Amino acid sequence: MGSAFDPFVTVTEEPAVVNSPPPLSNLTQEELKKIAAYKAVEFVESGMVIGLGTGSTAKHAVARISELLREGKLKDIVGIPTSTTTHEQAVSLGIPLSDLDSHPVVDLSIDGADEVDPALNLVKGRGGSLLREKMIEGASKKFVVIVDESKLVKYIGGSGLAVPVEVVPFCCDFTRGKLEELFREAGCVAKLRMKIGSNGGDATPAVTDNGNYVVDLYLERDIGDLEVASEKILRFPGVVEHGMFLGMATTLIVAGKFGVTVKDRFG
Ligand SMILES: O=C(CO)[C@H](O)[C@H](O)COP(=O)(O)O
Repeated sequence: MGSAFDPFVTVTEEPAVVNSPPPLSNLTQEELKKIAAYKAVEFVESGMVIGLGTGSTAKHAVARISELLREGKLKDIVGIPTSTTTHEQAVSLGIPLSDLDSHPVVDLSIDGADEVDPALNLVKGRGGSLLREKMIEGASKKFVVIVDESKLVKYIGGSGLAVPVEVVPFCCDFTRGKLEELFREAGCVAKLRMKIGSNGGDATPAVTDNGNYVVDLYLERDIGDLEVASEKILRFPGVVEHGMFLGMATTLIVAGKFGVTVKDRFG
């Protein structure tokens, strides 16, 4: 970790008087992600079915689980990967894997997020894995979200990054236009997510693990009631799922310059 400080110091608020640098202020964003991920893996117990998240934060949790399995500190873990990327990582690390068909109840999922609001609502899917993530994390008894402090927002869409929506490829521009229209009052600009062509080739639509496309909703203002917004998005037949994860996270772990904060939705 490259730091003399205990990364697992848990704080709930900033100290009133700060005469010395905050304990984790010298760490990079990558190191903070790793700290949050390692803290989440403390919730993993032998015999559990674990939802394995996707992204640069979740990959540290997957690596940590495999480390503890190799050391014999965890036993009989079954992982359910939320993307082909995580599937490949877990296979390469020797984590036993399954799926929701065989294990419909997941004990615990650990995953990152693009945004977290004060009520623990999330935006996910900048990595394009939102559908499988929502299926697996929605089937989990406990869903631990791991982020560095840059992901905390006052309202969903507040980071200036997009709220992703997975759509079927058929007439995707029609669906894109409908989604933009839906949130016009919030200054929405909806863009089909493109992937840069290899070897200087033309950009093509980014394709999800499920063979779908992604429309990114860029919002200028708060869209208000998120449950209402969710229902409206899902009403379009061309929409498969959106990246707002409402009321799903049970625990939030944030690593920031002042330490690690663990917030329980029900605690
Ligand atoms: O939802 C996701 C992928 O679909 C990721 O969890 C989210 O994008 C956060 O990723 P990172 O930890 O790399 O910032």
